Amino acid sequence: MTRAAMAALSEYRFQMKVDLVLRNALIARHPGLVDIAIRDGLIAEIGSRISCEAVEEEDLEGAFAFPGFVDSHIHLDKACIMERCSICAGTLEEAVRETAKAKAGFSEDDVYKRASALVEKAIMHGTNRMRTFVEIDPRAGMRSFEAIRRVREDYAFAIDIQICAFAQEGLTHEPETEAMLDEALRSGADLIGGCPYTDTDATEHVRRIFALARKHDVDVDFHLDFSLDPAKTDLPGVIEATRKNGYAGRVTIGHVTNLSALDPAALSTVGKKIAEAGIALTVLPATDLFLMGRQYGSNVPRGIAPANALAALGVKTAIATNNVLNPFTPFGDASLARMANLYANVMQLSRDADIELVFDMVGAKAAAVTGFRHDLAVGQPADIVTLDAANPSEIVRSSAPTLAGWKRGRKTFVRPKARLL
Ligand SMILES: Nc1ccnc(=O)[nH]1
Repeated sequence: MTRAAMAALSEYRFQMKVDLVLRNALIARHPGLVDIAIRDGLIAEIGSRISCEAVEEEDLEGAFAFPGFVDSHIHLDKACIMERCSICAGTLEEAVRETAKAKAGFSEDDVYKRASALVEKAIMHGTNRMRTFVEIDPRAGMRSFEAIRRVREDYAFAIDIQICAFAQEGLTHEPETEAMLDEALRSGADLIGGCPYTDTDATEHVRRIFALARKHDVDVDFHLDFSLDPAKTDLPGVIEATRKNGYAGRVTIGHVTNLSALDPAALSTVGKKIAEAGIALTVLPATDLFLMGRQYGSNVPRGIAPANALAALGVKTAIATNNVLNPFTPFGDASLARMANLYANVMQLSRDADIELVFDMVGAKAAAVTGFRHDLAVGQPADIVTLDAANPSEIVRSSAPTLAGWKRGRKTFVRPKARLL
């Protein structure tokens, strides 16, 4: 054997064996193109021109790769019911009322079909982790919950789903709901969700939600303060309950649209209190824009809590989908690139640093809010989504389309790039 042949053979022998190598990706905080090697569902190596023996190899041709979008707040159970509801006023009260009527007619199969169709859309838009709320009360029974549990199982190959057992229509005036939530938490719900403003006794609602959370040792996610009136607030009670129950880091609040009505000094005071309490915030731009400010004939306020300003005050923040095609939001497709774009545009952002923060609020920061892992690093699960863009700011600015996704090293979808013919 020649010396050259021996050298080639020894190099071959020492080559790392992997299942898949993705070549020529752009990733955050890394100049130039990199390869990502994957073995047994985990990232084995990240580097330029990795030399390895791969069962499969794919050229990403300079696409941006990251661990995927995280939808920290979505309602799969009541999505896509436009034809069953009428929207006249476009207010929160109407949305709750119309959805309650429709919900009484939901069957498990109906919820499963609508939710799984939306989950498939979310997956193809690059979302591989989500927290879904599921309404559990005398109207929905346990049917929506049973359906969403099946969805979680059937799509586990592509997406990790947390189920939040949610008391949308209050608790204290409908005593059956409490026992039903308890049952859901015993049979697979991951956390509990409250909505103090729909309860006749908001303080007692918050107390009971925390009692159930502690009983099952689960996190809490409240729908909170859905108005433009800062004086109308359940936030101080939630902050106090978080402290008393030792729940710092385990509570999220969603919407809190009245934060959009505070002047910068007041926002700074409230924001610091939220941060100090260890409470995270999810902002839901599509719903908040649709439902807020109906009382205004002109100069209609946007009604979106300023997530960037709150993040600067130390609040853990996320931006999420909320509702899709129902009386809360008669729009939507579960695309978080599009939602990030909507938020950034409405909030009048322009600088790269601000836009990159928005990208993190549908990715790394949304993962931090919901407690999911989210790390493109050696030894971590190979959860990877690629998009047709060079960097996070371009993704948000252009609402860039996804190209492909892998979950634990398994390819879960492709969305081939459009081509002009
Ligand atoms: N109370 C709620 C506000 C917004 N969206 C919902 O689904 N629920």
